[in-house]
Amino acid sequence: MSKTIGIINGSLRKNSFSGSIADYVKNNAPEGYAFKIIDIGKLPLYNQDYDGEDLNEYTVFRNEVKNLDAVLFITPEHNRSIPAALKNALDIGSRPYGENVWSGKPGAVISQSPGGIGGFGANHHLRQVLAFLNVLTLAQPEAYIGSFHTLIDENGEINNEGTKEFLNGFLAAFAAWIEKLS
Ligand SMILES: Cc1cc2nc3c(=O)[nH]c(=O)nc-3n(C[C@H](O)[C@H](O)[C@H](O)COP(=O)(O)O)c2cc1C
Repeated sequence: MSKTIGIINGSLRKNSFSGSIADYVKNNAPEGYAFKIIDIGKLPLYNQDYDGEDLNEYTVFRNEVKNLDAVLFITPEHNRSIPAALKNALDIGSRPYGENVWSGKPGAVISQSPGGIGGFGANHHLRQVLAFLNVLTLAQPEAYIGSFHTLIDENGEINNEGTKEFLNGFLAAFAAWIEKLS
């Protein structure tokens, strides 16, 4: 049976660069894996007051994450950190206290930017949060994809062969990491 890896896109932007990577990943899944986009765009802002209540949007999201075999985060950098929507989703999944749905999941991080350092700041802020949430994050290869706007065609599809090769290798390493932890 194939394993399901959730993709969490840190960007809410239509036609986002992170979404271009997500599309490539979905269409080039290693054998035995299926990728599924987990939407974080409509989640209400996390509020601890709702921990004791069954707020539908939170419950649906938490259950979606619970059912995943692994999680791949693809994100832009916002002011040298992760976008607020992504932090919101991480916080929602982490609570109520003692019911962290991220815990023990194999994970991996890809950051991208039109800038030269490929969202390094976001990538490492995210890794810090994931360590606390007990996500077992792939260490190597790291994925900081810089100058992203030069790697896609007019439809937003990745058309740079080196980037495709890198992503294929990254996905193979992630699949091997998931198998190791299974
Ligand atoms: C609020 C905001 C802050 C940003 N801060 C950074 C930054 O610190 N470093 C960076 O490289 N790019 C920064 N950018 C540019 C985005 O990271 C860049 O446009 C990204 O590739 C867009 O990805 P997306 O299409 O998936 O949203 C920022 C963009 C926004 C909207």
